[in-house]
Amino acid sequence: MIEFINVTKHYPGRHHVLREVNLHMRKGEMALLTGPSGAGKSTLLKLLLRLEEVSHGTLRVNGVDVSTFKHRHIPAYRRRIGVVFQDHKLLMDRDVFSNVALTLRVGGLSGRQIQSRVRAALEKVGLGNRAQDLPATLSGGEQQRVGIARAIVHTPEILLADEPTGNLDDALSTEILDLFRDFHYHGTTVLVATHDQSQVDRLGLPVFHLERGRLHIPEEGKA
Ligand SMILES: Nc1ncnc2c1ncn2[C@@H]1O[C@H](COP(=O)(O)OP(=O)(O)OP(=O)(O)O)[C@@H](O)[C@H]1O
Repeated sequence: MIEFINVTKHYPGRHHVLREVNLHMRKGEMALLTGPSGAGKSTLLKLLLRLEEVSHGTLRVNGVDVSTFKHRHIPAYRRRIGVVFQDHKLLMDRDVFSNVALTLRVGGLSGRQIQSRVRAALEKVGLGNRAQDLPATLSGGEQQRVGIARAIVHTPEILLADEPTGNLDDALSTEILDLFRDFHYHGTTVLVATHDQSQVDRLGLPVFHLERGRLHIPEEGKA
């Protein structure tokens, strides 16, 4: 369902950031994206979101070439993808409920539908009782869970995460990554960029490793 075929990316005036990347993920699969700082992990995720354009090669999602989407179709395409960042980009002056509801408000759903979807998303991330709280009153791990609830509230087919555990301790990183694995168990395709080698070893999932823009062939995990 996700296919990078000889994908190369260069930013204007720069050398190639991704070089002839070939990556295949089946629907419902979960994989980790690793590599040193500057290897191109965020760029690869941005190509998938159509936040950046492929320079050469083909990127297909569900068999459709992503570069052929007209600009007016990009928002609908992006709604099929949930994204979680390291800095969860929460609106600090809005409560947890409003932060999660934000992406649903553009979708023409009734107030009641929004209410029930947000409640369900908060339950899934273990924050069912924090809907009325402001983000500042939550721990770092709980704030990251709000970011995850916001990413999954519209039940995306694909969930992307860019260093979602970057500033969390080991125990919280384990909780967050296990949460991603739960979504994968329920059929979502999940790709997580991470620096955290101990989590990579623990999870035993397929790994795509980037080094200076080149992708190494995925290996099945050891666990
Ligand atoms: N908009 C941009 N314009 C020019 N160069 C860019 C741009 N975005 C990223 N780069 C460069 O592309 C390279 C890859 O960056 P990218 O953010 O994809 O790496 P990364 O593997 O995600 O790194 P990190 O782990 O530090 O987040 C870096 O050398 C970066 O400076």
